[in-house]
Amino acid sequence: MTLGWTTAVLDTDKPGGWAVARSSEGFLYDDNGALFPREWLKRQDLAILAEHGIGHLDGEPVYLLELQRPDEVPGCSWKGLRAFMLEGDHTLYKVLGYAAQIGTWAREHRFCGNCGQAMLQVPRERAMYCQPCELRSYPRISPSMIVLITRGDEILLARSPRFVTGVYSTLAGFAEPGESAEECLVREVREEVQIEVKNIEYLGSQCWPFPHSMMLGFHAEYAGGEIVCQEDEIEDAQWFNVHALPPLPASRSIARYLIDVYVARRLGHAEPVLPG
Ligand SMILES: NC(=O)c1ccc[n+]([C@@H]2O[C@H](COP(=O)([O-])OP(=O)(O)OC[C@H]3O[C@@H](n4cnc5c(N)ncnc54)[C@H](O)[C@@H]3O)[C@@H](O)[C@H]2O)c1
Ligand SMILES: [Mg+2]
Ligand SMILES: [Zn+2]
Repeated sequence: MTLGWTTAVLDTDKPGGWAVARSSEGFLYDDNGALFPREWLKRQDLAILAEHGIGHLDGEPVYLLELQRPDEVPGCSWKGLRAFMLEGDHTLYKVLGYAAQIGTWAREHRFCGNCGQAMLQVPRERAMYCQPCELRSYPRISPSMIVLITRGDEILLARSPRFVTGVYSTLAGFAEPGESAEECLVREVREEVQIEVKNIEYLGSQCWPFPHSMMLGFHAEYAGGEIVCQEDEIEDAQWFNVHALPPLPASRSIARYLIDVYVARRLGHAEPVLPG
């Protein structure tokens, strides 16, 4: 038996195992968490849009019930994925993050983008298939660059109008077709703050299932320019001394990891570990 969480495409015709239920309100949970005995969950009065076999947790099969609406189940409530990321057990968050991405992708690929016909789930493969035009659609993953820019003891952090009040974070942005990770990083930094960077160093990656980003994390050094914030996207950007940092992003985010690694290196402390 493999301990921990591994993804797999499971046959939904087989009975048993665990199940999670997802709706527009997030995941169903009770005092025992968000995993329910699957046969019990399917006996509840739920409007099931689709079922997906998504993997194994400690060797036990796990399924996703994708619901049409947030139905009421006695003794249970609904909670968004972000709350599971912020508070809960990390392995459970990984299961739910994967479930959310599969559920969103399957829901958004019920019809072929080429001919408009209904698509079918391919058995034993994570793909939706259109018979008339033989198109296969795979889960969508959006590569995004995220970078901490530094200048000696100072780090560049910015605020988007979408952030929690007071919080400053690293710069980030989605890759466009035709560019490398490094080209994307240089373009995003220019667009958002009009700064030039050098000595780009890759530090690690993180799945960010909101809704389907793959974060590629970098450190870069300041090379020139004055901060000019991009209208609408960046509310404020500043150089902060590592000894006087503002409120920072959640501890499980790669943004926080990039900041913590640099601060640790600068102050000679032990380096943190990047949460997957
Ligand atoms: N895990 C972390 O620590 C962390 C920190 C910061 C940002 N992020 C994530 O990084 C991603 C990118 O950051 P951003 O919001 O600053 O991006 P961005 O700077 O590229 O700007 C966002 C804009 O990009 C466009 N867009 C939306 N989805 C897109 C897609 N899939 N492909 C291309 N363009 C798209 C929209 O116009 C949107 O307003 C987001 O998913 C964000 O949540 C994660
Ligand atoms: Mg951005
Ligand atoms: Zn088609």
